[in-house]
Amino acid sequence: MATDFKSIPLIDISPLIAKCGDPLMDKDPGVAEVVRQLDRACREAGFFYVKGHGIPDSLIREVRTVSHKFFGLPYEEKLKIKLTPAAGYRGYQRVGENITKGVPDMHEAIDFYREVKQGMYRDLGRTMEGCNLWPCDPPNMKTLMEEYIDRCTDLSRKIIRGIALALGGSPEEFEGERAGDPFWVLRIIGYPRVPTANGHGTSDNDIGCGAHTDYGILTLVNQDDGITALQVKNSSGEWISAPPVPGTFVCNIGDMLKIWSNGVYDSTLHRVINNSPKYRVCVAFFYEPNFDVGVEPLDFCVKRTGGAKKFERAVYGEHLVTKVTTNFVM
Ligand SMILES: N=C(N)NCCCC[C@H](N)C(=O)O
Ligand SMILES: O=C(O)CCC(=O)C(=O)O
Ligand SMILES: [Fe+2]
Repeated sequence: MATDFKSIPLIDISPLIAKCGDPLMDKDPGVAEVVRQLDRACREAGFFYVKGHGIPDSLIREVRTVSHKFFGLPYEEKLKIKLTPAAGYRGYQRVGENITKGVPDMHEAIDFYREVKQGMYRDLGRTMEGCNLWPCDPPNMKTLMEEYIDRCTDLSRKIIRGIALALGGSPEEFEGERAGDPFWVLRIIGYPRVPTANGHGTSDNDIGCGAHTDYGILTLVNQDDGITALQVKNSSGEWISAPPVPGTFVCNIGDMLKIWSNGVYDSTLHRVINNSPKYRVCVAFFYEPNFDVGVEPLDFCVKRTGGAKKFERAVYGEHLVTKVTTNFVM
């Protein structure tokens, strides 16, 4: 459970990035300090900013620029990569197509998933089978996003090694069978400006994305500069803003890490409201477990939380499929 936090902490993870491949990383004082900060942030908010992550700012910006270009195309053009169940729920969804807790969200988006080949996970993977739908325009989107996915995968793995230490495990805790072959999701999201009803406050259809938790292990959020729209719920029920901080990613914990950690870390509720006069782009990268892994509280986390398992075992792929098929009513 998150605490009564009032802001989201920022962590310089450069010592972790530098020492991540070192077998003695857990003995390094710089790494230890990052781990301490990660632990605190994950307990208190489930959200934190990272700087010193090593992904070039030019790439981070270019990814958003290309996304703006795509969303600026005529609707017919965007529909050429329309999301369908037959394409494994990959592709473009118009504003209002994604549903959160029964309410249509005021965003458009493109979903990309790690490829699932036919029969790869038998019945478990059927719903997600398919190849990503890349637009012809902008022509460099595929190359650029594939590079971005590689960099985000690598960065997420490094942060997760730090989080594994923060939980009191070994750096490899989330490798191998658990997340050594990580599934991933890239979600390019566009939030049209929402006219504020003359002082009537926020109504349901002003919500860019309704309150939800993320599904996997760790999310890396790359958001437009200059617009504050992402909000995170604290334990008093207040919505705390996560304004853009240039050069950083906003990171947050997903449902599978909540289970593994037996609730030591929680997947915190968050939502998006774009009240600004500008169209907002966010590119969210979701680092997820192995598709077919059964996730249950880790023994060392159960011990330190009093010995009782707080969560049932969940198969990640099943959790994802349940979410995806209820997000879209087709
Ligand atoms: N993979 C993630 N987290 N996708 C973000 C979508 C969150 C909203 C979705 N309708 C829901 O209710 O989950
Ligand atoms: O737009 C954002 O800042 C966050 C989006 C988000 O929470 C999500 O897609 O899961
Ligand atoms: Fe989210």
